Amino acid sequence: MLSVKNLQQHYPNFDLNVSFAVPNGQVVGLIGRNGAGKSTTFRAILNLFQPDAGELTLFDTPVNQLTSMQKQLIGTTFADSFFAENFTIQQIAKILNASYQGFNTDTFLNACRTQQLPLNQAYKQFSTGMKAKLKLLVAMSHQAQFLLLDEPTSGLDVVVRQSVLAMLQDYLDQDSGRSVLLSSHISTDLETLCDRIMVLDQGQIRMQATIDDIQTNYATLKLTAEQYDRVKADHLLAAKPAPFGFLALTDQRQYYLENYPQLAVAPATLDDLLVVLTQEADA
Ligand SMILES: Nc1ncnc2c1ncn2[C@@H]1O[C@H](COP(=O)(O)OP(=O)(O)OP(=O)(O)O)[C@@H](O)[C@H]1O
Repeated sequence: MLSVKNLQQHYPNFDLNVSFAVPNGQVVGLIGRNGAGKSTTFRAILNLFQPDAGELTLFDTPVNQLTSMQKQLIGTTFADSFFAENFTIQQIAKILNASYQGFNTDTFLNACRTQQLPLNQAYKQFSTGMKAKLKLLVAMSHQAQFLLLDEPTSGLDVVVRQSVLAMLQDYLDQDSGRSVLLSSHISTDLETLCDRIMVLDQGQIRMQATIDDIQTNYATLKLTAEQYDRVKADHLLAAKPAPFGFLALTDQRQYYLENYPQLAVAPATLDDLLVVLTQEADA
């Protein structure tokens, strides 16, 4: 579906250099701290600027050569400014109907009603949760095969978040060929939704793995300085100083359980991955 090879963008204090793919039918989650390069990556995929280097293809076509038919198959929640602030859902539906062949007004308005979104109220009067729901409903309103979702659950309370995630899961369940690339700071969202996770840090992908692999094989190790010296040459991916010595990450949990039964080895969460794999420099 999407292939990103050697995407590079250089800013005065920032260098992006990433390669990854989103296969057909897969949901890939991008996690990273503020300033990691998520938006720059997304903007390049949407061909919103010309990167310094890189081969980016979507639907087997370079992203700067997508036909208008292919562009119709992309749904996105990207972009801070959405529709004009005074627009109502009824007005937005008219625009979508004129813009997208795959759009169905009745289905869209019904989905908005189901989510209890007011059809005749100006968008600017919507709460954060209402805006997030509407953005996602719009992204899913025209039978897109590829969804690019930038922080779709950012700023939402837990109930709205679950409702937004359920909407997305329904959409994916309707067609097994649909693919998603999404970014999030909220690791539980990614655990429930994603097939694969990438950790982006300071413009580099520090790791990528399937959720299954992470849940089965990844682990954190709480090590004293002396223990760290003893095991650091083995299968550690990274380690960070911690009050007790070092917090280390491995993708060989079983190895440590079998060979070092005295060590504190625990399954790694996505938050652990972020903590251990990202650099200290604050954004
Ligand atoms: N047009 C630009 N000119 C100079 N620097 C830029 C430009 N756009 C982005 N940057 C820098 O590139 C880095 C990555 O920014 P980007 O917006 O991609 O990060 P992000 O991961 O999306 O962050 P956030 O989660 O905070 O939105 C930042 O250091 C940012 O200051």
